[in-house]
Amino acid sequence: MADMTHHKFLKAPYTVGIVGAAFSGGQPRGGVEQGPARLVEFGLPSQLSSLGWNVDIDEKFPTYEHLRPPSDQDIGKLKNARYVSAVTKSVSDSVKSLVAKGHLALTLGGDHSLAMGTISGSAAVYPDVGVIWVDAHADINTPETTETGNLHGCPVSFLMGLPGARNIPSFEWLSPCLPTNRIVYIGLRDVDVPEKKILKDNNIKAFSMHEVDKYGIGKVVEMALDYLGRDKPVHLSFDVDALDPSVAPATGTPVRGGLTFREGHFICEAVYETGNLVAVDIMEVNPLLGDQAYVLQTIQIGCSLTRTALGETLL
Ligand SMILES: NC(=[NH2+])NCCC[C@H](N)C(=O)O
Ligand SMILES: [Mn+2]
Ligand SMILES: [Mn+2]
Repeated sequence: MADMTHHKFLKAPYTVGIVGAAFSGGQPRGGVEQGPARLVEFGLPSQLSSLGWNVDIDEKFPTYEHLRPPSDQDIGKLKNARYVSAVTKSVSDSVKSLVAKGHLALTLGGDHSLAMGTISGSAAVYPDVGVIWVDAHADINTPETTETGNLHGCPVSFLMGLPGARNIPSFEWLSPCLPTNRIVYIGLRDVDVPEKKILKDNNIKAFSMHEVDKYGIGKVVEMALDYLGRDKPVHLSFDVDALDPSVAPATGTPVRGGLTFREGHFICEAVYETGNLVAVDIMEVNPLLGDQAYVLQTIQIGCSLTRTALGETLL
């Protein structure tokens, strides 16, 4: 059983609300929309109940098909912008209402464009929420800097309202809600050139794999949590491609040189221990990429990262 009594921002009976975000419109590869169903089939909800959580889940996941616009012409370079906007708005409302009730909002992706919804949802309740963004990528391209036009590479700039990522047509609902000093990255190793400039110009805190190697994961997570403040609510946004592809292969944009199995889980353990968690995202599990064994391995890791972030311990 997880120790629940230390939660500072959740209300008893401790409840995790699962948002199954079956959505792939932020990037081109099909399959990532099947991530949530596969994590649930694998037994995630009952695993979380065993940890002592009251689990609130709508078993029939919204497919979001009803939100797909009849046509979705590129807006500048951006692909599927109207669809991404409609879905992330819906996710934002779901996360906001869970967090407002004192529930932990667990969003299962789906691609990482969904973080526009999850983080705007938690920030609507807690404007000082600190985000721990675990990823190989910075996902901070703007509509001007993106090379791919894939919105899963852009959520952070939209959340921050960076120049070039404000007042984007069809994203009128999303107002800037994430100050540049309320996020810390861990695991970066594939950052586009314009993204590097954005990180530098805005003084954004980032621990790349270089810092993980240099200081060790224990020190990196300690520095990250100190930076965000030990008394502030925390939103953990975990892209499974932060892990090395040998650990989590079934994902759309794998990059070698990533976090080990233990490093990934250590982050989750340390974040749980703060007692400050309000929301967790597990993103970019794509069950259609790679052979069966690779897919199963990735789904298992999606589940174990989630359990760990929700209080499973080794002892
Ligand atoms: N959530 C992800 N896996 N993002 C990958 C982004 C890759 C690249 N930087 C892009 O803008 O398209
Ligand atoms: Mn990534
Ligand atoms: Mn990502």
